[in-house]
Amino acid sequence: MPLKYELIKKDKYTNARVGVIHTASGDIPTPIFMPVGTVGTVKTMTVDDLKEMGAKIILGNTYHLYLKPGMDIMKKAGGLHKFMNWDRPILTDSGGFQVFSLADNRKISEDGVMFRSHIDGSKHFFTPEKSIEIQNDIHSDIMMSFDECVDANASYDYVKNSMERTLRWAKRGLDYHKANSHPDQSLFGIVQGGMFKDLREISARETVAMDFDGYSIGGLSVGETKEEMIDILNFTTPLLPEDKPRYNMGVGTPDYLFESFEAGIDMADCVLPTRIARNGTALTSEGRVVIKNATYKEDFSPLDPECDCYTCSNYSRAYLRHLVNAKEILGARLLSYHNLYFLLKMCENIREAIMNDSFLDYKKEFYEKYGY
Ligand SMILES: O=c1[nH]cnc2cc3nc(NCc4cccs4)[nH]c3cc12
Repeated sequence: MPLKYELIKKDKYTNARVGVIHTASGDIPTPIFMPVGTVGTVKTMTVDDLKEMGAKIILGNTYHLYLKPGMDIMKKAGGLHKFMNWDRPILTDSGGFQVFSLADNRKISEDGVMFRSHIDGSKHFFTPEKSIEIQNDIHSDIMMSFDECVDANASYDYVKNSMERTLRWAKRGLDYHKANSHPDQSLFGIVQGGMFKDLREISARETVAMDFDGYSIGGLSVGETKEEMIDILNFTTPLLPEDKPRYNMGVGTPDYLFESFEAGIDMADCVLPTRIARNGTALTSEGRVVIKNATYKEDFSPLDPECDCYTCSNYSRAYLRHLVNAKEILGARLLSYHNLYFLLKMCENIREAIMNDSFLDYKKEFYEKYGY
């Protein structure tokens, strides 16, 4: 059976809501942050680390997995869950975004996108059907439709034509999914339309009319201002059905997560926590800590005084600074663990706040302490 969304509680003062997404691979409490495991690993984390920190679902990227290790190995492994020994839900992006943001000299047509691998320059052709086929080989629990994510300053005409093609691609992918995917696999439609509300409304209405298992808001967190993101988010989210999950793609920083959940979004993902960890930056209850700063040279206190994660319970800022300065892999690992834990714990606190009709109080308290 495809996923079922169970709405549990709506916040009294905002559009925020608590729910559970029931999937064949397990239940997902929402609102939820989804760690990104691009090529079948959330960088430096074992699956036990992920379970210990409370990760309920992780992402895999169709584009990356298709190129390496490739679908031959993926199929022989019996899919990504078995390959990486992760027995909880996996959501996969459809490859469209990565083709446009990573591949070389890509050529877009009505049928699909021709591109060259950013790894070895080999030539490939993705279509909406091919994208679903690859996500089936991965055994993805929640699949994304093949779409074009246009950048924030694309012209109205380009966005209109692209959005209309993305709708045609969505229908093709849905038809292929109905005929070829396993009944336990779910498929989301992706709403595009750039920064233009009339195009967003058409995209939302036409995508919802195709009756997907859930809906993503695409084309955001691609360089637009925070005000633009919030404006489009608050306009688009209410156009999506209440009884299905809503996913804001590529989000993000704590404030973007708060704004998304306040608008009624249930799911979000971003490479941010592990990416900034590898550069020596931590998210803490008192804001970002750039651990390389000399300030922390003799600071033997925990990274985040309010965090009970493995990193904060066992190591000091001085030690973490030493590891990062010495370019020790353990530094990246301990900061990645903490950053992911921080966002997952924040989501748990948000769920609790919504249950008590105190989402806005928690947001205010978090923002003041974080320094927003
Ligand atoms: O419209 C989209 N369609 C399918 N995948 C996406 C992923 C996305 N990720 C971001 N932002 C986060 C980023 C990650 C790396 C560069 S930007 N925005 C995104 C938009 C889309």
